[in-house]
Amino acid sequence: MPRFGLLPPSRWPGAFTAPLDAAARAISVPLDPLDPIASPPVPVVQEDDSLRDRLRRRRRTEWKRRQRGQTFLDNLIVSVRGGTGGDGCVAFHREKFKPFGPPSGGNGGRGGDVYILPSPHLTTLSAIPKRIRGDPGGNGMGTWQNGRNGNPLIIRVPLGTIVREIPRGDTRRSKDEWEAEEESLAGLAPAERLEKMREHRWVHYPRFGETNITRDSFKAAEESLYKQERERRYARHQRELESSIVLDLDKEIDSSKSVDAPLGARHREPMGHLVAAGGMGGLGNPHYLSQLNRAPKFATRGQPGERITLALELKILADVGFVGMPNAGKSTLLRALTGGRAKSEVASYAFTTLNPVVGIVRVAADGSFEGGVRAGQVHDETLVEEAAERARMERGEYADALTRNQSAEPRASPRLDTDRGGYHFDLAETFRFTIADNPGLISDSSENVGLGHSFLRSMERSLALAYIVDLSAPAPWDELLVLRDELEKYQPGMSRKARVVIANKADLLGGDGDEAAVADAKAKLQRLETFVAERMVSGEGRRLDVVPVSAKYSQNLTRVVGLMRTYVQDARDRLVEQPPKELDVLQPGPLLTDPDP
Ligand SMILES: Nc1nc2c(ncn2[C@@H]2O[C@H](COP(=O)(O)OP(=O)(O)OP(=O)(O)O)[C@@H](O)[C@H]2O)c(=O)[nH]1
Ligand SMILES: [Mg+2]
Repeated sequence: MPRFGLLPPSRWPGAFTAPLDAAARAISVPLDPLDPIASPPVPVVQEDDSLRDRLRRRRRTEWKRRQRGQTFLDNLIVSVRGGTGGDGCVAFHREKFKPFGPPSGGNGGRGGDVYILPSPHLTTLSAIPKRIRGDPGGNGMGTWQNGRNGNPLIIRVPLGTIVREIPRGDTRRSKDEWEAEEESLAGLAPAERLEKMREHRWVHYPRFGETNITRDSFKAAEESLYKQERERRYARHQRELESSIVLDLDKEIDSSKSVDAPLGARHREPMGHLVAAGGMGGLGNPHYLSQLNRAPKFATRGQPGERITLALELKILADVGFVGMPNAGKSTLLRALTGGRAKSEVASYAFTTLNPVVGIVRVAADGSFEGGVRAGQVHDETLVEEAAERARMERGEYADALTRNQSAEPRASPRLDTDRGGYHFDLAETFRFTIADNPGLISDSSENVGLGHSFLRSMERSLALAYIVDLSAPAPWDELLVLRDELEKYQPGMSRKARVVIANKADLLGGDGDEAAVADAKAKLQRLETFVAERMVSGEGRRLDVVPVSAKYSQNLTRVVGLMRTYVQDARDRLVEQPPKELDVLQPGPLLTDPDP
């Protein structure tokens, strides 16, 4: 048997054809997903399905880690070009008995403009390509036929996206039209340079290229073209200096109002904000007809569209962010607090959650919340829940169930029914906030161990953070120090946002309820509380709250919701009193899309 042990798993023979079977059979040492840089195990033949699963998961985690946060896609740099204008046409009218018809070349069509439109139906920037090119205009044709205009292109981005134009001098900015031309001409002799520049700008009648350029009328036309170009370039610089594009797209554009449309055109959907205009079409040869030149044999080419580079940043709008080690139960807690509405995968291995997931907590006036209205709900691992659901379906439990419409009472019903979640909770809801479940944070995440710490970027703007620790672990207090240090390494001062320590899996303590075990559990919780009081201080010298809960069995969650509600309310009130300066909100942070920060 060949020895694969020295190669990384991805390079084992057949890694892409039958990777899992072969590799899983070859492994006997269980892989530790917590240790992503562990060396590949020594192959020994063994059959085990769960190993195959572990291997698959490990690959997924590894892949995610290698992206260095780039696939969270809350940051993206796109280079945008408006469509190029169509070329003008050189043609002469032909008709029987008219040997020298007038010039009849049509103008080129305008290049398509590029717009940006916030859409509530999107949640990530992942569908947005990095290079966006507007639709080019059509070329003009004989018999005065103008080219068609390019269609407008709409870039749809999720609500909550901030769009910033990257200024000149920044290395991430791509070149504008003139800089690009300058680059393509670099190193050429002056005569060659002039020739190329003319090639980019003029269309000549066949075989008249050389005679045209010696004519005065062409020289005058060329001079005026360059003058217009200089003016356009100056206007662009001015625009960039005076009103660089900064859009905070957190509101949907009202589509009920009619928008400016050409006279006679039908009402159109709003297209959003114009970011890059298409280039003007070239002029056909009739444009150059004059007393001195009755048969102009040249036309202009279409102008290139505007080229700009935009930095898109998606603010994940979560009020409370969860920070915890892998397997602490963050995802389970998110599901419990949202009544299972937020689907975040739960499993007993590390790094189950690869992307931040946001859920909504809805609270009633009496403090009850949507997730807590059904007593005795258990939030188990995703696979277990799916299997149970399948079994219920196979038993036919849903066969005679009423549909939602059949069972729902009319919306106008004044009955306050807080004992059911979902639709019934609408009437009871008085307050809501959002929470975000994050991937696990481990020691040295800042060194790109585990999944790195770049996902914390989306937590920068959250109003409060909650530490989630596993109370059944031997020393939950050690986790807290690691978490706090990693937060500080990401951004000094970030740990001051933390307001609460949620000690999860409390159900595992206390054994069978015998007195000694219960006393032990109490002592452990007491020790955690003392530790937090002594070592962990939040912003403004506040003490962190400590709440023992069981996310799986939905215990003590009302208290968690109550506390979170006060943090969110506090922070929102403070925001109203002293709104953040515009610049603070829009200040560009370190961009994660940098390949090697
Ligand atoms: N007994 C008990 N088990 C829990 C509780 N909460 C979570 N678990 C279990 O702990 C394991 C991990 O839960 P997850 O919610 O996936 O943990 P996580 O913090 O999201 O983990 P990552 O996504 O990997 O960072 C699962 O097997 C859960 O069933 C709890 O309150 N009690
Ligand atoms: Mg998780």
